Amino acid sequence: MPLANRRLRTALPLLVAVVGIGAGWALSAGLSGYYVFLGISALTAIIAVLGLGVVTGSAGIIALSQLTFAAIGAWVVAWLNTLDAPGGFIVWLVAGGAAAGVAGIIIGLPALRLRGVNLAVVTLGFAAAFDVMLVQIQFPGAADGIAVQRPEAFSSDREFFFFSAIVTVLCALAVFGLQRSRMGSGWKAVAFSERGTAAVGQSVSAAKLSAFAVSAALGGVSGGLLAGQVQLPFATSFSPIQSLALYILAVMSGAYLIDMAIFGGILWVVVPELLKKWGVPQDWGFVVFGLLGIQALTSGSNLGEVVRGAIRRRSAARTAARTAAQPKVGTSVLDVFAVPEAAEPVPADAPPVLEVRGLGVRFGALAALDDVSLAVRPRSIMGLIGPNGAGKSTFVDAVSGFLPQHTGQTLLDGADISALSPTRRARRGVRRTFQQDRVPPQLTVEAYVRFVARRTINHDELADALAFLGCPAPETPLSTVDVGTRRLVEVAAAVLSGPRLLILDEPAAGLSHEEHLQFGHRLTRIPSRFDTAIVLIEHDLDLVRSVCTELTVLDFGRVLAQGPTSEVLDTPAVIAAYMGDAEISS
Ligand SMILES: Nc1ncnc2c1ncn2[C@@H]1O[C@H](COP(=O)(O)OP(=O)(O)OP(=O)(O)O)[C@@H](O)[C@H]1O
Repeated sequence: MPLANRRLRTALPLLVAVVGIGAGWALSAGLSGYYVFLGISALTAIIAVLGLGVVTGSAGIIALSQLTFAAIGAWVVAWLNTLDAPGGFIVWLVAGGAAAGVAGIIIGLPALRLRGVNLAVVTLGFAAAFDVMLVQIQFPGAADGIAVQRPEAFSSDREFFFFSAIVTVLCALAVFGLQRSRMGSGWKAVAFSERGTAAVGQSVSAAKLSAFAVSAALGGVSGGLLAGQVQLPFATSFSPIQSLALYILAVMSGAYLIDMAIFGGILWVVVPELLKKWGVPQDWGFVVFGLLGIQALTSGSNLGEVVRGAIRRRSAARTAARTAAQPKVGTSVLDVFAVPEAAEPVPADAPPVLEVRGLGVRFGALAALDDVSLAVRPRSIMGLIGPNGAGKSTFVDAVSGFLPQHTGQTLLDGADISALSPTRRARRGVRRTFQQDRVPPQLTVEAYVRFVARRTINHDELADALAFLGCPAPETPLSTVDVGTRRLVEVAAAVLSGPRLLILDEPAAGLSHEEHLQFGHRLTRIPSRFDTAIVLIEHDLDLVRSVCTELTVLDFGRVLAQGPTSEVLDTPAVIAAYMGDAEISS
């Protein structure tokens, strides 16, 4: 992407924010009194939905207590108001957001162990319990009719609308920035695969708790604003059933997309208003949201994705038509790749990068691995092959830390890493890819690679490495590429993390024959170029023969043969294990 385009992409959110604040000012001056009030309600709803977009939309966690966090924010604002605490409304609002954020972390703790329906029950239970308590204790100052003091410069409804618009824009900017940060990539990664997230060195707990904290803090800010709007907040505004409806609205609209969160917040106000206008009781609004939610949950998509998908398809069709009209240039990326090869050869007596001693894994009575030992030399490619069920994936899981109950030792550069978690091993330089797709489709290629790499990579280095491995351009959304290509991106990202050891579990699965060959050719150049050792699990023996310097063959969890590739592949026992006795006798 040209530099000017990248600058524009950076400046665009700020430009939109300025336009948003301008629109807020214009609406505050132009709307009539009742619509100003509705407008403030919509803005507070937008902030709450933005929060749900983080925890539910991005991190994929069911959280049904958003308005409880709003109630906490409103309670803190009302309480500080009764104390006439220094700093005034703006400081109280920040305090309300912070208190809700802390509550979010506490409620998020069960999320580290619970998933799905169980977590939904916990969050809904929390909302119900807090609601009962709120009805009992009421908001501070409510009994004495102490109204929440708005900021001096924004005391009228119109001015408070403008203030709310500024707060909403700031919240949206913060969410936009966080979604594109490492933290945001962690949310999306954890939503797609917790194992995949841990394998790239990201703490799953930190990702989940940060999503809860940010979401709840936004809920708190939303509630604090609502306290300023109504000035005498009541428990009925924060009931569990409303939290449930808001959740459904967020899921249905696709609230992790900022524009859809805004749309959702507006809908939250518009639907009941329309029902009122048509003489239908406003509670029917929950039924409308429920039906929209059922539609979204059963289709597995949301409004935002549907609209974006349609736009992407149209633009892809236009690009395809343009490309077809242009003459083809026949240069291979292998010819243009500019990063120099690593120069120094590895001495023959260099200590191994990975040493596995007597590795054993049992699943009940089954010995999936039994006394497996091997050593991988620096900048070498060791193949790990064996028939289905031989124990290859179990080996990868054990070495990368996903099977802590194994026996034996794993040493990386001579240091024992047997007791380390997958996250810690990944940070030490053991990176792996998976047989199953673990690449979160919500990210772009660039965001995924940066998230996995855990280091600063300049744009040219990124683009070069992607081109080298035959990956799509950095700005390509991962949701638009096929599984085979996603595997290549997974490999590229792991390579760019600069690992000491890279374990590739059938990385070429899903590629065409042509791509398979090209991938093998590229793979042979990775160890010296990126100074890494590779363990390759692969069923295609042609690929193994062409890229692996050494080979370990597993059969029924034991090492059947080990040594230089061509020698091992010619061993009768290996041929028997792979192709059956018929092959040997013929
Ligand atoms: N979680 C588990 N619980 C029980 N048995 C398991 C588990 N995971 C693997 N196994 C068993 O352990 C053995 C080794 O499985 P593993 O997946 O490591 O083999 P593999 O060589 O990777 O096979 P494939 O080439 O099909 O991927 C198999 O018999 C498998 O059924």
